[in-house]
Amino acid sequence: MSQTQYDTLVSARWIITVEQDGEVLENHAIAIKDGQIAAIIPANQCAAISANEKLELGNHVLMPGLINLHGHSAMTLLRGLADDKALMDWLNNHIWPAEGKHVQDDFVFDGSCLAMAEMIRGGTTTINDMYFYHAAMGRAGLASGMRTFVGCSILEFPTNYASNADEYISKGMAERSEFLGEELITFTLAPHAPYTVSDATFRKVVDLAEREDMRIHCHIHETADEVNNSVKELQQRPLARLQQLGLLSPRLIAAHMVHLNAEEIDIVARHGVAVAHNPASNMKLASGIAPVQQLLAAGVAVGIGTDGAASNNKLDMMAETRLAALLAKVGTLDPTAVPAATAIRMATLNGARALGIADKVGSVKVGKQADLIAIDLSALETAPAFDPVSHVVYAAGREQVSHVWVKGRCLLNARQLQTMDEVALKARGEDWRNRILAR
Ligand SMILES: CSC[C@H]1O[C@@H](n2cnc3c(O)ncnc32)[C@H](O)[C@@H]1O
Ligand SMILES: [Zn+2]
Repeated sequence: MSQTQYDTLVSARWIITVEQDGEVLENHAIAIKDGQIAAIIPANQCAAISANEKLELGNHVLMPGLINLHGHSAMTLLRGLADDKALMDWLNNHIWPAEGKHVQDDFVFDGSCLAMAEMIRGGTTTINDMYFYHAAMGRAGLASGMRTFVGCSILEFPTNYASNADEYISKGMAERSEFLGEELITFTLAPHAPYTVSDATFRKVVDLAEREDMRIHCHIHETADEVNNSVKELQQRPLARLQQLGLLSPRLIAAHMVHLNAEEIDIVARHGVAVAHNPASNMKLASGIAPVQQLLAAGVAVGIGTDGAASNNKLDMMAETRLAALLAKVGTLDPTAVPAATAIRMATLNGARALGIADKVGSVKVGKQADLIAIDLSALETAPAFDPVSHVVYAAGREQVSHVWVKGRCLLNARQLQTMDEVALKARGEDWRNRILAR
């Protein structure tokens, strides 16, 4: 019988599978063929295996790629423009005026490329985004090789991109049609928030999502003001309104969900809504602490996101995963809340569940696509290594991510970007800085 010829065989001291919480395989290799995890093999059997490329990584962890469940990639170009503000001051008085001056197709392409390079260097393989000029975002996704969920933004008010909700929808859907054959690019519908989208538009979004089988991505219950204003103006909390409008379903990825009572947590769980937790953005905008432990206990798929670089100001999923574990402990005064293995599951498999791709990615399992990362734990900062699960969450940093693969394609090799030109990206960022300062 002829022996299988694998494309890549990568061995490491540890594999965190995420198949079961905390499961670690020691001294194993992952064999990749045609973009898939074809086999998981004990390292002592690797000599007999045929592969086009054999990579022996030593003191590294191999694990599923990180899934950034909520972002606005192009906002890298607005990083640091307005810090230390509350959400509505930040949006109304700083970010929306800046977006009105600068956001066009080329802004979105350049900002998204910069974001994707940063995310790849930090071990992120999938981004669930929402912004404007979606074809530019899709092109950035293709250029980077990342698995990209492009959210078609929908608001009632005009921006450079569109003048009313119907136009946002029709332009977004037209841009989506350019990418229908691209396996790594998926469009979602992204009504911005309950305070910027009307009932009629939410109803259209629900119908369209069902007809086209699309995910819905929306900021919900981000601040106490959002909830209180809705009660004042509509005599209803936003989540109750969205429930009435038919928005609550497994299609929905609700970003933030900071201010929830016990009844709302139950409703979210019963409707199968997924939640994107954004610890750094919630802390920086002083939005609050999301009830992550309670949501997880209710069975909700809680993933982790960075939000945009203008409110974070990093796109660092390893830092975000650490913050998710730490903030849960502060929020509940319970040191056992969100242990390291749970935080890793949130950043990987839960994100995949939220996006409806857990059959394809999110854990190291034969038959899944090879969206994988390697983290080098041989640094002084991670010595000694008793438990790789603990180190990945609490001790290692994104600078220790050495390799990244999406569907078996290497996007980062020994910290070198393979699909993007780091020098050119920095130069484009600097061009934008000069343009923004000049306007
Ligand atoms: C329509 S999606 C893009 C839109 O959202 C704005 N935005 C970025 N971060 C947040 C946030 O945390 N809450 C609400 N809105 C946010 C962004 O600036 C774009 O205008
Ligand atoms: Zn956001």
